Amino acid sequence: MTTDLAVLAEDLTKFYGAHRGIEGLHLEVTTGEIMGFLGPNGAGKTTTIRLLLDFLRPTRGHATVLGLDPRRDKALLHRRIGYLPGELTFPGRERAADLLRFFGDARGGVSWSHVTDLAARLNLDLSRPVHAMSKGNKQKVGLVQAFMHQPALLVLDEPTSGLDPLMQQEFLAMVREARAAGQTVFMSSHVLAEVQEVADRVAIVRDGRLAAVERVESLGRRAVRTVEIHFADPVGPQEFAALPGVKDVTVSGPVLKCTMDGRLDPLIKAAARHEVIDLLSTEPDLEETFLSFYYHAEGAGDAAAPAGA
Ligand SMILES: Nc1ncnc2c1ncn2[C@@H]1O[C@H](COP(=O)(O)OP(=O)(O)OP(=O)(O)O)[C@@H](O)[C@H]1O
Repeated sequence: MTTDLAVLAEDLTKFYGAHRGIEGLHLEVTTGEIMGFLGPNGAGKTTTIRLLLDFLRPTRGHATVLGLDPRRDKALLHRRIGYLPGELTFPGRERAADLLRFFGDARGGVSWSHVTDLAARLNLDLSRPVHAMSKGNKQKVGLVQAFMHQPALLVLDEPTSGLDPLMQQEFLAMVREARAAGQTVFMSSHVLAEVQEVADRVAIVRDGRLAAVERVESLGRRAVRTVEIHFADPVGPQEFAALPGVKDVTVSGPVLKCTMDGRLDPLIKAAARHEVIDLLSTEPDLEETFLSFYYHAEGAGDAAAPAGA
């Protein structure tokens, strides 16, 4: 057993009848890292998370979480994990404070001042009954219970769902602090931008299969951006289309649009041969970057190896 892995999935597979939830997943999450788990709706993120926690049993394959077998060591594992489910249900009529005390006791006791600190940061009123709370406030209760016992591993399914932008930033700060304290974070999302800010690596799943695993900073170096250049006079597409990294060139009179993969320098130098009125370059979009990586990578099926690690 390799102890520097918080999560190891080997050929992890779940079929719902004939319907594929996730298939052949090989994934390694290193202790102390923040890994984003990304993919569109229905890609298999929640299925994977539920397999890691033994809320579902695999059709095939195996997972090791914090060095434990999720099935055999379930109770012990659940005390060491902070889990935020994708769909929160709080059936009782308790106040948030009572519910959190209950969860805390179930995990062997928590520091109550830590709970109230977390609630204050998230602007959550613990004296209110949870069942009467808005979706966003219920999500905050879910986050407090996931973080409150400072677990070795946080498994968060769509953690920012329902949070306003200010609270999303507070949440991301909590995630960074967890990493600084040596905790590991595995968080799913279908929005790449929100994990881009904090994650060390991102794994992307599509249609029940792992498509790629990449370090976030190496995605940045492979930045894809869209560029629009307005010239004083009409230009032809041919002198730009062959430049390194330039793709999808369209020219409409004096306006050229293209996508750029990599450094802008060749495009700027070619454009400078003409009179340039304006140049617009959109921020690199991680989703486009990731998809570009995914579609152009050789051996995408072997993408589970932590690139650059
Ligand atoms: N209980 C179930 N019975 C049958 N099929 C299921 C069940 N749960 C999930 N699926 C299917 O498995 C696939 C993966 O679903 P899953 O919920 O894991 O995706 P997800 O990536 O978490 O999506 P979302 O972002 O929408 O939550 C989907 O095609 C889904 O329809």
